[in-house]
Amino acid sequence: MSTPALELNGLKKSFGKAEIIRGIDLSIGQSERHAIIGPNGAGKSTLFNLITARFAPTSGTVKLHGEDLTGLQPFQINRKGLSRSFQITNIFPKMSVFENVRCALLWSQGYKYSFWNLVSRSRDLTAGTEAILEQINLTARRDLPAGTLSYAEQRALEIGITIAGGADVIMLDEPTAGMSHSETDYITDLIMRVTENKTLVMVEHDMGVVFGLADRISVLVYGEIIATGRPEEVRGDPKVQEAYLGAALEAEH
Ligand SMILES: Nc1ncnc2c1ncn2[C@@H]1O[C@H](COP(=O)(O)OP(=O)(O)OP(=O)(O)O)[C@@H](O)[C@H]1O
Repeated sequence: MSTPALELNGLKKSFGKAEIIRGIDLSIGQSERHAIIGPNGAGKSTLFNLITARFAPTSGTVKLHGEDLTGLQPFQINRKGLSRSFQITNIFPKMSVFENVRCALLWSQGYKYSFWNLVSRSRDLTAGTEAILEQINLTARRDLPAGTLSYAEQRALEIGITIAGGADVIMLDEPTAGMSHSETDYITDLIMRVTENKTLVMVEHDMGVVFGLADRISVLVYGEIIATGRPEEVRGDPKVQEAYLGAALEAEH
């Protein structure tokens, strides 16, 4: 079996006396699209922040392609090929759409500018930026200030910024939060496209998006994963129905 893209072992996190993540073991394969779902307050964002090293675990380990990430800073993990989005839009509103993506590319490559490679590098950067704009359907909007884009377009740009460095593990936190049905469909298609042959880990409340995108789903309830499996397995699991999905699917209709 090939090395998993991500592997969590015995992961725990307490805030003071409250144990929020209570021992998580999870293995996510290369090129798998994996959704983490669960009720409010289950610990999804906390788990997300543990994987991306924004929080240090109380105990347990996170491995990326078999490498233990313990002690690394978020930017170091990013350089190893794991890139995350933020729930709150993370763009520079006054800069153009093009400049936002270009900046993300520059940052991901390390800003080691020297006079001698300035010109050739700048050509590569422009081509790279244009390729990303094409992928996220924002070519026609490239010269607008990012802050003037619609909400869904800003989230698309945010996804472009997340994938800009060529990371092969992409983590998205509620990518369709606050969107209309048509915006949700638009972003779901976009995510499908930009995560082709990549590993996706996504926290998402919209069950349509989850069941449309995910190869496997983990259900987090009160800091523990109560089920992991293919969408149809998870949907049919009585434990999941009882703890979460019954209510969540009803809310969709
Ligand atoms: N920095 C923190 N300090 C103390 N408690 C925290 C902290 N971050 C989260 N918590 C607590 O951890 C629990 C889980 O929160 P978390 O945001 O991870 O849940 P969630 O599943 O993402 O919820 P939602 O679906 O509402 O976003 C909550 O009870 C929250 O109050």
